[in-house]
Amino acid sequence: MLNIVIFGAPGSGKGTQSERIVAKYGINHISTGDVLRAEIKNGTELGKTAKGYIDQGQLLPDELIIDILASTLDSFKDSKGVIFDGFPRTIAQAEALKKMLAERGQSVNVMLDLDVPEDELMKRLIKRGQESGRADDNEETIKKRLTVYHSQTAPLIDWYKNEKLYAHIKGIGELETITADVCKAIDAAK
Ligand SMILES: Nc1ncnc2c1ncn2[C@@H]1O[C@H](COP(=O)(O)OP(=O)(O)O)[C@@H](O)[C@H]1O
Ligand SMILES: [Mg+2]
Repeated sequence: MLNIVIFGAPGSGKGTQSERIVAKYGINHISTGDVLRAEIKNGTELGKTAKGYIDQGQLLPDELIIDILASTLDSFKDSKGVIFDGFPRTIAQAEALKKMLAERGQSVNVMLDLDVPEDELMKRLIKRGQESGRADDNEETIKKRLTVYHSQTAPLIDWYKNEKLYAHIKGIGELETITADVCKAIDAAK
């Protein structure tokens, strides 16, 4: 089993690198953001709840997102492993993930921290907002998301360092170089 946490601020390239990891290692991908956007698109109750938080640039309550994660995990059959993208985003979520995997006789192999300077994040997200029309990629909401990232999510860096699972990845430069660094860190953790 290969369980990877792909971590980083909004706009750090988690989704892009996840696609490449999935292609190379044949593991499943869970993007909590993608799951929530699908719920919104389908107009479900969960989607309605999620929209309220996402439009404000806030995180969903831990219990809610942990439940979603557990059921997605259970839906994978004969899985070779999972890349967790957009989860965990709080210490409570990291603790829940550890417990959830332990109950299945598994653990996280590595946490990849895609490190990107703030001005570059801003540029990428504004561009994504213009191109894809993602509702939370507007300047005001991006600023809120970055604040939430610093206060609630960035503490996970020390949490994973303490677990000896942390790998720093320079998240700017050529896409191919970043992917090569990502794969090197994964292969070292296998
Ligand atoms: N693990 C999570 N905990 C709480 N809220 C989440 C989580 N994952 C996604 N969300 C909600 O969905 C939004 C979009 O998530 P995502 O697409 O992962 O953003 P990005 O890729 O820009 O970091 C977040 O701003 C948040 O409101
Ligand atoms: Mg993403």
